[in-house]
Amino acid sequence: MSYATEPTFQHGSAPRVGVLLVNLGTPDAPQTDAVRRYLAEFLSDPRVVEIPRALWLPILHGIILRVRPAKSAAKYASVWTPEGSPLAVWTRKQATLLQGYLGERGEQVVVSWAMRYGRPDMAGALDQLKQQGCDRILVLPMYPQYSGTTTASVWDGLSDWCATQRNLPEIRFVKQHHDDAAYIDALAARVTEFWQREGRGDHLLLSFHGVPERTLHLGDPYHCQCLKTGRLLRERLGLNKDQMSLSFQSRFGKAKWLEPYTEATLKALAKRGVKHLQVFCPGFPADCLETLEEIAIEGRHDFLQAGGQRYDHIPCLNDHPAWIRALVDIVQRHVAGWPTRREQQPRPAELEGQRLQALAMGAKA
Ligand SMILES: C=CC1=C(C)c2cc3[nH]c(cc4nc(cc5[nH]c(cc1n2)c(C)c5CCC(=O)O)C(CCC(=O)O)=C4C)c(C)c3C=C
Ligand SMILES: [Fe+2]
Ligand SMILES: [Fe+2]
Repeated sequence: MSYATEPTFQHGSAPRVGVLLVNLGTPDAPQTDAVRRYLAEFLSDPRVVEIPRALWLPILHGIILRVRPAKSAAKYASVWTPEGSPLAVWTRKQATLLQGYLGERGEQVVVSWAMRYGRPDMAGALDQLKQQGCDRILVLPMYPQYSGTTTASVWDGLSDWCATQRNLPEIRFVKQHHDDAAYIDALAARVTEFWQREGRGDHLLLSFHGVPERTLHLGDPYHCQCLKTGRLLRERLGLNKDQMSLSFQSRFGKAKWLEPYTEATLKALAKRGVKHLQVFCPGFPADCLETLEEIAIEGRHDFLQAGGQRYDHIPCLNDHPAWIRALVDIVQRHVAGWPTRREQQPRPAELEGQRLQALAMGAKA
């Protein structure tokens, strides 16, 4: 094992603080080969599919990676933008805005972004932060609700990179922010602004990404955190329990996942007489395949087919100012005590030496 060669140690250089936003990952292009490469990396992660490798890898390579990439590529093609995959476009924009908002608050940090699977990869982004002089790094997974399948995998990516480093930075990691007041405020702002513009539907459905149900019984707090986010948002919007429901989408494989499933819920709501349904995805801070295709396209089809009359997909938080402010709050809380304020920047050692000497001589430094 050899460790990375470090930049020559600079005496007196002011250390900086880096913030790394990490999202799930997305293919480089809406094409079968690119989607196959992405899915191969994603679905080989034992955090994501907890089946013994000897059983799972033949299924993954022999069946799933032969069939799924072409189908998924067609779905990606339906939501792809001129700048790329929506998930990457929004995550990059969030990082740029966060850098700007933090700067306005006098916080001197370097904000970057990466993907757990695919590109830009975590190791490259962490290397770049180090090259920019960051010896303190805050890693912020873009998952408000903690899950072993997602958040813990970001930790694994971080720890893989650490294992290659000689001179480790100081590291902090945001585990979750499902009940953060500013996050709930941002969700409520997104929904109320939508209502002001488009009118209010008969019912609001909150759809979260699902996970296998057994993870709940094995102690994963994800389900409870989704329910808590849902309750806090409902209370913040002043809705009663009959006016809002919560469901889980994107089931993968044959095992039982968290219920109720979104698809079944959409159909049941239409059958129950809901005419105008609005669907919102609080667990996805950025619009992506799962919200723009599965919810906005497939979900609409399912609801209207089952007898519903009007269906709205409320966009995710994306670049909403209240969300970027929430990110600022989360970052400020987690970098507390690190030198991020302009006036707090440690002086280079030589300058500090001269200042102390001048003080000792009775002069004003
Ligand atoms: C919001 C949190 C997410 C959890 C929890 C999660 C768990 C999870 N996902 C899969 C399988 C797939 N997910 C896919 C896409 C996808 N998943 C999330 C987020 C969570 N996943 C996002 C943001 C996206 C969109 C990516 C994009 O490029 O826009 C896909 C790929 C698409 C497809 O082929 O359908 C798969 C597969 C599992 C198995 C899992 C938990 C065990
Ligand atoms: Fe997923
Ligand atoms: Fe999906």
